[in-house]
Amino acid sequence: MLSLRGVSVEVAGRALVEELHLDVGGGEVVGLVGPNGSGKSTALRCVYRALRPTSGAVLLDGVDIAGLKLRDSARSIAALTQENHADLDFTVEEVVALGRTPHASGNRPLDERERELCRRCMEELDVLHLADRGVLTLSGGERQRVQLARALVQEPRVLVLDEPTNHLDVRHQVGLLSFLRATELTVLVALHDLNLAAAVCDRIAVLHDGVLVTSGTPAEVLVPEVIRDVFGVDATIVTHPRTGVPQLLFDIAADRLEGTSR
Ligand SMILES: Nc1ncnc2c1ncn2[C@@H]1O[C@H](COP(=O)(O)OP(=O)(O)OP(=O)(O)O)[C@@H](O)[C@H]1O
Repeated sequence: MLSLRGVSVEVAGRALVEELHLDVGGGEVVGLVGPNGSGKSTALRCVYRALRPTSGAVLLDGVDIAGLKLRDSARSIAALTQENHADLDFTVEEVVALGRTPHASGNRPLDERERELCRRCMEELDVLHLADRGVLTLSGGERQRVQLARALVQEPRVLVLDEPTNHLDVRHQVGLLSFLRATELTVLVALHDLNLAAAVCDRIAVLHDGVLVTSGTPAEVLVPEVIRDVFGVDATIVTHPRTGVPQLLFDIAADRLEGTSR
């Protein structure tokens, strides 16, 4: 179980995240949604320890991760972030193998099981055919998938994903979401696309100006009032005819569309 307990982040006197309480049960997929600048990435950064909360704590199975060595928490918590800069021209295979770093001692080469694990993760993320390519030559979506393969190679219990679909084409979006639905990992994922969030998340937490506005199942949270109050847009909620999850249709300039039909 991953728990954020009253996590606050303050920078230069401004609260970016305020008193955030959020639990992600073992094997659960919890989505963090909210407008630009609402504090999603800041909250996630506290979980993967790129940032120390100003107050509050992040607990993993009841243990405050601030008390763990970075290497030890990295064995349990892997992240796909917005700040995975591949500055060096490693090959895809080398980048994925870096996911084993928290488990490695010294410069020991990967053993047979680890090499097979890397191969499986590359296959799962559809990047095996790119194994020998330099990461700097990849497209945004390919690079995103390589970074996720690297995170999986870490064999974490918790996966933190910041906008994992933002470079992906629709096939790879669906592939990623299917993976998240099937995985037994504990997942905390920030998503902009509310329909993807509804399709993949057991629960959704809505942030606005750094404050948790509401949380619950997609059907509880994705209601017109919340969408209007938080995102400032009107939406019609329909139920997916096969899966039963709520899906949002946005009323884009409905008055103008009505005008054209006359
Ligand atoms: N180091 C920093 N110093 C000052 N302000 C910061 C810093 N990091 C983030 N912010 C501000 O904190 C707010 C929240 O940022 P954050 O990246 O967490 O939002 P977000 O919800 O992930 O946004 P987006 O949807 O645009 O990715 C933003 O207004 C941002 O400009």
